[in-house]
Amino acid sequence: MGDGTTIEITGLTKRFGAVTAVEDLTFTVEPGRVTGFLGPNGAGKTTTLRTLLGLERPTAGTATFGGTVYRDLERPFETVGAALDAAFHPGRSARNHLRVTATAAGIRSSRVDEVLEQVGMSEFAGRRVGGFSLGMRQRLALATTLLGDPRVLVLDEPINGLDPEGIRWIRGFLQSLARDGRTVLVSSHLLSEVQQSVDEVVIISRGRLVRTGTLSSLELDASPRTVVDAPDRARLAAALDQAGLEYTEGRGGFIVAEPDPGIVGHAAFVGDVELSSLHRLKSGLEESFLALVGEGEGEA
Ligand SMILES: Nc1ncnc2c1ncn2[C@@H]1O[C@H](COP(=O)(O)OP(=O)(O)OP(=O)(O)O)[C@@H](O)[C@H]1O
Repeated sequence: MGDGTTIEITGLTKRFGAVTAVEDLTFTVEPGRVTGFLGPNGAGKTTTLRTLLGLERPTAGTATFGGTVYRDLERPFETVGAALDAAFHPGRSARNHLRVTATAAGIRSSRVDEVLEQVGMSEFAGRRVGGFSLGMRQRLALATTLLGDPRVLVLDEPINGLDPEGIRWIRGFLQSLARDGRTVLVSSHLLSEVQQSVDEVVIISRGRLVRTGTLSSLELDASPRTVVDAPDRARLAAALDQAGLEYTEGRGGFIVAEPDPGIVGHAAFVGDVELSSLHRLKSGLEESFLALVGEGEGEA
């Protein structure tokens, strides 16, 4: 592939009336790897992706492909393939759906059979979409995004509802797209769902950035730790600093690199800080994720 295209989100804020869906979000998504865009329901993932794709206007900040906003891209279909909420006409065959989309986008029709082959759907090409399983629809949505042979793929919850075989397949497929030098951004509300598929993570919660980094850096975090919170977080931070404890701030409190809550509680006692919670964080990637986004926030 040619040179890669980076997704650049800079100071992005989006408000809908009184609701702030996304607030001062800054991150980049690099080519050559699969990046998971993670956060609980209502965290602002879809709003971010819709803004990136020019479907919403930012209140502040920018969302671009290598510095160019979607509507200014010279060849949008060759630059980015996106599957947000893919809707298919139930009476159309898979091949017909792709033909109609290709024609509307000015893409040569020979791509239709190529992408059907790519997603392993050739034998179902003539079948009506109305009879497709969720997994087949997901594959067709993916095929649609690939029509323009884009350098960037933006996929909203592509793994949701897939069976284990489908998950195995998409995992390998996303990795092969990234190995070709593409930029692959995959949203999900579950870390466990994408954990085998992604190299990097961008985690948001309530519209704000919580964490970016490699999946392995998150795995390092997954050792036993203590979560502590206080009505006065500034005082608590000072007490933790005083005790020489390392921590990161999550929605549910401070995640302290100390497996013994007794030691953390003692540090708070010495600093004369009233605590609102103190518990040991079980080891594990999903626990680590939930602590970062604020456990119990899962349902919007
Ligand atoms: N058009 C809109 N008008 C008003 N509020 C909106 C609109 N779109 C999104 N929101 C609000 O913005 C917040 C973020 O929603 P968004 O759909 O971006 O989150 P999400 O992370 O994609 O969640 P989900 O996984 O449930 O889709 C929510 O509080 C939502 O209700």
